[in-house]
Amino acid sequence: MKKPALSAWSVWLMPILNWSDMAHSNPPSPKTGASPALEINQLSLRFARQASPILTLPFLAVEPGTILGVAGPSGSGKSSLLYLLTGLLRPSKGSIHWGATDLTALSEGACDAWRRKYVGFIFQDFHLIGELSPLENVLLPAGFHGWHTPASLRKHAASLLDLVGVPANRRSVADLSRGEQQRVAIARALLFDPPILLADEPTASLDNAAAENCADILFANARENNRTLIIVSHDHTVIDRCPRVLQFDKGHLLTENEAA
Ligand SMILES: Nc1ncnc2c1ncn2[C@@H]1O[C@H](COP(=O)(O)OP(=O)(O)OP(=O)(O)O)[C@@H](O)[C@H]1O
Repeated sequence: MKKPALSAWSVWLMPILNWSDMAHSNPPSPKTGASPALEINQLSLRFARQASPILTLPFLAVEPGTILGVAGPSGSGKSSLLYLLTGLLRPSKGSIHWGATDLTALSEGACDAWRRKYVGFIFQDFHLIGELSPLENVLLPAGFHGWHTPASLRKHAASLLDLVGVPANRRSVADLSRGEQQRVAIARALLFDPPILLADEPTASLDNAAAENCADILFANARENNRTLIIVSHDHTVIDRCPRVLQFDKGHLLTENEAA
């Protein structure tokens, strides 16, 4: 596998894809822990030079293994909520507990380590590396060990690409359609079977059939393995399948619906 030069993308991707352990000699182990419960209290996010918070959430409790939909108009704070839940953004006020861990109390390094253990993230903009192949992109969470990944992990990555319907052997993801790129991002988030999977508009670039297939994969993975899935979506075919849905507007929780 060719090794790309460190460039602008790597600075951003390294903490997100958990490359902070790249100095270690062994590949990171699969994220085999149980899904922790989530509890949020008095959460508020306000960016510098803004008069009021862009997101407030007084309280939220989510049991392990929950499939939670997050809906709302553009700009209502959905992506910001996902970033807060992973420690990629720090709140201005409030606490975010995953199990016994208060994410807001962790140092950057401890937060990276926590994320490495628990989280898979499907980004709205995918954050793939254009010059690498689909397989190489799926293997990115293995960090620079990706250049020397065990055959079993490469096989697993190829099977995930097969599951989402993208050929593993295409030369670079830059040559893929947006829908294919989105599916590579989905496969990458599943590589280490994360106890917590956060998905930001995971079907936005997919046609109906591909969207249904990918939603099936995400929902089945959560149900069969008792994984927590928090899924932001404008797609009603996705949101309508979520047993519990938070509806945001202008940074506030407007309604919460739970299937009987
Ligand atoms: N770094 C930032 N600095 C200042 N404002 C920001 C920043 N990031 C997001 N915002 C603002 O916060 C608000 C919520 O943004 P966010 O991306 O969370 O919304 P969203 O509901 O996910 O929108 P979309 O559905 O369009 O993705 C928006 O008004 C956005 O402009």
